[in-house]
Amino acid sequence: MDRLLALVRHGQSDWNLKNLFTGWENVGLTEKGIAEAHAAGKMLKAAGLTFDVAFTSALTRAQHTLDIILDEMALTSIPIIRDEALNERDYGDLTGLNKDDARAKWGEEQVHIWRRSYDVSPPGGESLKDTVARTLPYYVSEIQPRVLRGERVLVAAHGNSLRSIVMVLERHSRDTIVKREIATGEPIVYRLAADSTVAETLDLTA
Ligand SMILES: O=C(O)[C@@H](CO)OP(=O)(O)O
Repeated sequence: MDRLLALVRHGQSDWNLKNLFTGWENVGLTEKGIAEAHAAGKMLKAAGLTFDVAFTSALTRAQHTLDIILDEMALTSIPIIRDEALNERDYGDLTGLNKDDARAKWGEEQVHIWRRSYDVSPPGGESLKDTVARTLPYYVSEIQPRVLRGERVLVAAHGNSLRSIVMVLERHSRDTIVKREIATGEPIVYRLAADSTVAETLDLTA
């Protein structure tokens, strides 16, 4: 049985390009982000992969990325399940602020802590731990069971919501997960074992 799970972060967004804290702000993809989504679809298809169901967040940048990938793979007829549990971490009061301006105002170290610590929340927002608390239960209850019974699943989501899933699959600690960056538009593909652990991480460049 093929227990296939692919994760992909949305392509570059308008606010990624402007270096703004984005979180739950529903911004669109840039031309580069659209091109990244097309490239991801081509790469997944060229690797001979296919999917039976797809999941994404309630935010346009992830939904649009998924639509482009599925179009490239001629999979526009598979079910798509959208849920805010897969949304990006909420950056609260920092949403819309320029990250360099934030560094100038509060210092490099404080901004790094807000962006990449495990359990320190940005003001009015979610820590990575808070994001894990909503994303991981959703993965375990809605996504993992499908993979374990042989449905090939594609998830298009966000850097910090995907970290919540990658943290478990790649067996990260709270210290190592904050160093795990997830690039825009680059698929991560796992074959799971029957016990839901990772049996293999596929190299799509092979
Ligand atoms: O601003 C955001 O929402 C996120 C993802 O773009 O940024 P960061 O990688 O800094 O958490």
